[in-house]
Amino acid sequence: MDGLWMIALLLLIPLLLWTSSTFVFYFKKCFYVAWMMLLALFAIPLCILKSGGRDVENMRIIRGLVRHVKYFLGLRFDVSGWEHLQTEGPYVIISNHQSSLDVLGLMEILPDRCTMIAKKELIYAGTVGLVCWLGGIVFINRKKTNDAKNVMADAAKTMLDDQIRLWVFPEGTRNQRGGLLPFKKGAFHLAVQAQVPIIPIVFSSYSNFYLRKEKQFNSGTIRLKILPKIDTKGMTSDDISSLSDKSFNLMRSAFHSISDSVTQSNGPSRH
Ligand SMILES: CCCCCCCCCCCCCC(=O)SCCNC(=O)CCNC(=O)[C@H](O)C(C)(C)COP(=O)(O)OP(=O)(O)OC[C@H]1O[C@@H](n2cnc3c(N)ncnc32)[C@H](O)[C@@H]1OP(=O)(O)O
Ligand SMILES: CCCCCCCC/C=C\CCCCCCCC(=O)OC[C@@H](O)COP(=O)(O)O
Repeated sequence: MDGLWMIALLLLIPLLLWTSSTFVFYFKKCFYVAWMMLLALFAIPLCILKSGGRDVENMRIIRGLVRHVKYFLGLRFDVSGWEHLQTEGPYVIISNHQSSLDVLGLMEILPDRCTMIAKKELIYAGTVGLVCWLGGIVFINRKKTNDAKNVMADAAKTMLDDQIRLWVFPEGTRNQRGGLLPFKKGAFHLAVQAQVPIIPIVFSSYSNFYLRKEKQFNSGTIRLKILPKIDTKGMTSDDISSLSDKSFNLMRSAFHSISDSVTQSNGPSRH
């Protein structure tokens, strides 16, 4: 009889753990980091074999390797506005930034020859940091505004010389408090300096499946809305504020409209 109780208990513990949403939260988070680290370990030799070092073309390999990760985490992406990405030549993509999970949506729609602007601390993230470097990510020091501006001015030249597209998170940091944080100006200076269009992309709110404070990480659908490009031809540094305000307003209203529809289709949102 004792043995039977023991077996029942041994079966019950994993079941209890599995059904505990806190356990699922930590499990999915740890899995995500560990799996991305492992994928990056695979990506490193592939990138080096393909291009011999740091090259935006490596993003094709990274994109291909990351695309299945959503299935493990129970996430779906519902993308609209694909036609707006059919723009020739270089452009700047701007999007809102809620979590490191954004990388999954980014890789879902990443155009060819597109890399990112990221904080310099990311380069120290082990194998992931090395892969970011190999993928041509431009690292900026957010604490030294002048250095960051110089790096971004160089990036504007490289974009044109090497026909590269850049993805910038204009909020400058992650934000899960709903809505969008006020935009920093770097992305807009970049687009105006290079005289290339801006393509805004909005991720719907994660708050209906991912709640950091409440330790919940359920399955869910993320809507990605690609908005029409905004031309910057003929603009100068005097136009930066209005360009930033216009982009912010367009993205904020898109965020609210796609987040409301996600909330309705996935059940009530818990804020
Ligand atoms: C297998 C494994 C796969 C792994 C894959 C991994 C994928 C990884 C994905 C990675 C995802 C990683 C995601 C991440 O890491 S997100 C974090 C990093 N990204 C950013 O921070 C980008 C956005 N930041 C900015 O744009 C900021 O503006 C910077 C940092 C540049 C300055 O910050 P600051 O706090 O100072 O902000 P401010 O905007 O109020 O500017 C102040 C003044 O400077 C003027 N100014 C600004 N910029 C320029 C310029 N360029 N030329 C000339 N002037 C410029 C501006 O007009 C203003 O002047 P005024 O107008 O008031 O007179
Ligand atoms: C040996 C070092 C171990 C370091 C562990 C870090 C592991 C990260 C590993 C896997 C996650 C995969 C995706 C990584 C991309 C993360 C991009 C990101 O979201 O960076 C945060 C930055 O946008 C804003 O940062 P802050 O909100 O200002 O802070």
